[in-house]
Amino acid sequence: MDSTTIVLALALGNLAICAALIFFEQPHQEGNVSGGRRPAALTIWGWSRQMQAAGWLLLAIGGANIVPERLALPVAYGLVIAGVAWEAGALWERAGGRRWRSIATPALVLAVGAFLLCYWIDEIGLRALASSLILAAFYLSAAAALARGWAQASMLRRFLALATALLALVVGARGALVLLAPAGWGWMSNELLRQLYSAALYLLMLLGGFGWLLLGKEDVQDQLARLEVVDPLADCFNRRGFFQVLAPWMALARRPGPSTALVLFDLDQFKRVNDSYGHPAGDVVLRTLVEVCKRQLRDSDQLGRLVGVEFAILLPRTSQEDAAMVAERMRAAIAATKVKTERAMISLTASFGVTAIRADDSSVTLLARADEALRAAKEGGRDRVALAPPAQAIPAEA
Ligand SMILES: Nc1nc2c(ncn2[C@@H]2O[C@H](COP(=O)(O)OP(=O)(O)OP(=O)(O)O)[C@@H](O)[C@H]2O)c(=O)[nH]1
Repeated sequence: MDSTTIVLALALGNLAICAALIFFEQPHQEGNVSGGRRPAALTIWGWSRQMQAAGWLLLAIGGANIVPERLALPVAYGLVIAGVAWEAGALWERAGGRRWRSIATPALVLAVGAFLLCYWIDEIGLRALASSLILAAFYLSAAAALARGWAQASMLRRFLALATALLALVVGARGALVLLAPAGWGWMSNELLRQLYSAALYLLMLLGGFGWLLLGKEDVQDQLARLEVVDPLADCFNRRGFFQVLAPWMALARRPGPSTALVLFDLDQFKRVNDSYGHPAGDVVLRTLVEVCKRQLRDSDQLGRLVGVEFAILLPRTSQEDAAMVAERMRAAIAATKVKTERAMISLTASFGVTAIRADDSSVTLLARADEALRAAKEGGRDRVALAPPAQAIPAEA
């Protein structure tokens, strides 16, 4: 393949991948389950690919002498470098690294400046050195973004990070060899090097495009898995998630050691809030009061929404008496909170039932006992904490 065909393939390939990806991700943006992170990254990524496509297209046009090459080449390389820099930026955005914006712009200005200087000094050797080293540096930065959080990363992300880093090294090696061995190195002729460089860039283009597609799919799957165990309104475990968390603590309760407590609580007369101010206002109140409760808990405590406005809290290594103190703190915090909604300031109370897991408990008996305590708190006048009765001592056999 001659060089014009290669750069044309790079240009059209970038455009095709960009278009495919925008269409693939569009429905996900509309029903966005990813908390708004992906669309911003996708926009940056889309622009980066279009910049690269424009750069490669301009290089092909310059190569075919449609536009004077001396004019086309610096602009084209500027676009390709900017495109690759923003592609790395899009990956940092996706990985949650917010600081990349303050680094990318000066790095890009420096890189384009350095390239133009090298091009001005030497149109062939130094230009090839500068372009390959700069592109390799930005691709390595993309690989670093993919490798962020390596220990928790999926196999797919690890593979993409390693492959991107490897190909970036091949791109960079071309620059190093142009400098160190301008006439080639043994059987490694300059032409072979150039072809390897083009192949690496081509693979990077494909890897980036399909990698983005697969990462998008992985993101959606992660979000769906999360939604199976998380309540999106209260931002805590849902019933299924809470029971999953509870299971190992039930098993642990059969062994000697510190006890684990369970607190059930229910917002009092919540129906009135919905009836008087509407469901959306009810949602605001619910979310705010759950936040108030979370502030009273330790990181190791687990909160779950069981049904409606009834919640459960698992307090590891906590006695029933200590859990009652925590519940009392939450009760007081809820009662002292006034929630501002569009139509009114709303205050509410909550009732609490407290118990500790016993060695012979199943999740059914545990929840039934805590629920009984909660009902006692409601029947006692609401806005209070009630403890489950102590376990009956088993009479010793005669
Ligand atoms: N806004 C809103 N309301 C909800 C949500 N989930 C449940 N509810 C409402 O919360 C109310 C719960 O009512 P109940 O627990 O039966 O009774 P209550 O009015 O809270 O009274 P007591 O529990 O006896 O103090 C119902 O009207 C539900 O429709 C929600 O996610 N958002």
